[in-house]
Amino acid sequence: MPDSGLTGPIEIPDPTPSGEPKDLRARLHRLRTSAGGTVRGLPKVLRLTWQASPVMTVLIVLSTVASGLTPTITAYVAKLLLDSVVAAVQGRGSIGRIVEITGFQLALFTATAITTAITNVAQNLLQERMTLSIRHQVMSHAAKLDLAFFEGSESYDLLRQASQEAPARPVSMLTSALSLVRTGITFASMVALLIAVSPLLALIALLAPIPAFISQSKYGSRAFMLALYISPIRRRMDYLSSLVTTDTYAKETKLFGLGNYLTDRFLRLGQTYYARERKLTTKRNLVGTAWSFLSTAAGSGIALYIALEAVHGRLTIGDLALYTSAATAVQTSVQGLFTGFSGMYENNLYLDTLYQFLGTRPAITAPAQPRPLPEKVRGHIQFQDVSFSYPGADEPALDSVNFEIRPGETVAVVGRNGAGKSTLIKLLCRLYDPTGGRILLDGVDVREFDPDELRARISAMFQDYVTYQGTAAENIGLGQLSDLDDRERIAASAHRAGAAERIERLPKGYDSPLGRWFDQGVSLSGGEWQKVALARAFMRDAPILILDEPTSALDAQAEHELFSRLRALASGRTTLYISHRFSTVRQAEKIVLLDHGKLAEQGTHEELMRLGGDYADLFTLQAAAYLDEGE
Ligand SMILES: Nc1ncnc2c1ncn2[C@@H]1O[C@H](COP(=O)(O)OP(=O)(O)OP(=O)(O)O)[C@@H](O)[C@H]1O
Repeated sequence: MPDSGLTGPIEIPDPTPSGEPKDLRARLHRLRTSAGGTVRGLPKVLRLTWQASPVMTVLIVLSTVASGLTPTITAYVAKLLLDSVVAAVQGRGSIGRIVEITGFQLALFTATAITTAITNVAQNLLQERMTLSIRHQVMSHAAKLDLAFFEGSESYDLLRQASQEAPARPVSMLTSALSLVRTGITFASMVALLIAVSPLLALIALLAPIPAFISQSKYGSRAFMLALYISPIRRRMDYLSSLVTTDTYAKETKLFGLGNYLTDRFLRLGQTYYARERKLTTKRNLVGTAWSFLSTAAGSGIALYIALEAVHGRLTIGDLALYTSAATAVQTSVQGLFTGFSGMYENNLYLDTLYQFLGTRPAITAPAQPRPLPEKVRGHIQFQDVSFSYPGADEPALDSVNFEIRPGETVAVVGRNGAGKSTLIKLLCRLYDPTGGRILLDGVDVREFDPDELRARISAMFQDYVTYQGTAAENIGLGQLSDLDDRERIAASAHRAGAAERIERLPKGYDSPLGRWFDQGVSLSGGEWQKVALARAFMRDAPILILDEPTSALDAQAEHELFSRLRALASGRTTLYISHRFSTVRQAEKIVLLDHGKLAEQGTHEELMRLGGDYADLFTLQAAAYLDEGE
């Protein structure tokens, strides 16, 4: 069954892990584990928020602790006020005392309002800083990761979760944790008051929240699991949407009449996703409310008991007011406690994916003591028994490949589609490491060098080169960041690649924006873009030049001109290029033919023609096609 999302069934696997024991012990165990994990997650969150803004973090913590005490103090002051009013009515108290207490009450209300305002400001600002800080961390970590990470779909999901879901989570987690602390303070102080009335009532108040708490944590983890399962669905939805809304796809979408089909699929995927989400959200809230009814009932019981005690004269009117607000506060704080905790639990699960992403170590790193590259690299390259299999692939992409490129030599790599040519280049640039054998540069295994330093000695143009949404000068200058402003060098590179003439004809020359994402840019043809990408590769004065099908989009004349210039460009550099055009391949000093990952033939054009093998066959096939047309 195809799994691309373009065809086939639309379904989301059930997020409940099957076979999970459901008895109370197992549930308590899960609760303990998740509580433990959540609590352990807190220091990490504090570190993240601290990194984002120490001032805001301190402000939030302080204002939270302060606001935790205010309900209890407010309730107590209200009791004092009532008692002093009753005393004054009965002629036992003074007006001065009442004024004193109301004055204190005013101060308390003002302080509460200020604390709330500070909390809100700090929370909003911290959220902004946090989003920026996490996106920055995700970006800079992604910049360090290997190509292999980006080429796997699971890691793609991880990256998506980390960059889109995670930024809001730490502040949310901190807020949940702090509201937990705040409600904890309110709860404890109120429970202390209740214990003074009746320890039994205090116990009821303590036990009541547990069922609601368990149900919340269960649904919290389900929501997270659902989000995990939904991530690939959302990715497919994004892809379908981009097929219809992006300029590069629009042509085919229209020509093949795919618009309605893709839109319909998008909608069906979205509906499946929505139905699941709705089921979970409704169930979570209904069940949650049912359980929290226990807590509500306990609160009302307490209220009734205290009212009856006041009727019997065992409590003052002030006590009644105090205990009524205590009962309400306990009830709300009970709710607050479990929503706070389940919120933390859920956020922590999301944050785990962020930590998992940030904890992914690149496999290709510099050795502890990297060997410095010599000032002048000769460019002597040896592939010794090099084998390579892509992760999860059944067949090796390269199988015991042995060949040598002498310093300054120009080598062409040929072979049928999928023979392993591009893979060879990826290994040479150390975008992947061989699974067997080794690659030597000037006699040293390339793994002994710092990969960044090694790559700085290589100019390369890949088959799927990038078309940057920037000016012509930027598109070329990015090949050597340090010379981004060096117009002379940029123009010289453009000349070498044959791109200069077109760029000079653009309305603003080298300052013309290419591509149409931002400014009013110019659209280049496929071949013109390829020349710009080539110019970018030529920006670097590197001893090794690698070109993967550099002329695939060029017209015959442009190709001929490029190769005449390439001879001059390649002089003094080791050059390796891949091409399917035998007219250009034959000019190389050495030709290497790959077949199903194995090195099948190597030699000069003449040698390989004399050999009469695969190369000679392919060459003759292409030449014959040209000749046929000529006849
Ligand atoms: N990122 C990847 N993950 C898994 N397999 C890959 C990946 N890239 C390439 N392959 C597989 O490795 C083999 C060699 O691919 P490679 O791109 O090196 O071929 P090529 O000779 O450059 O082909 P072409 O002439 O079509 O550009 C192919 O069978 C391909 O399916």
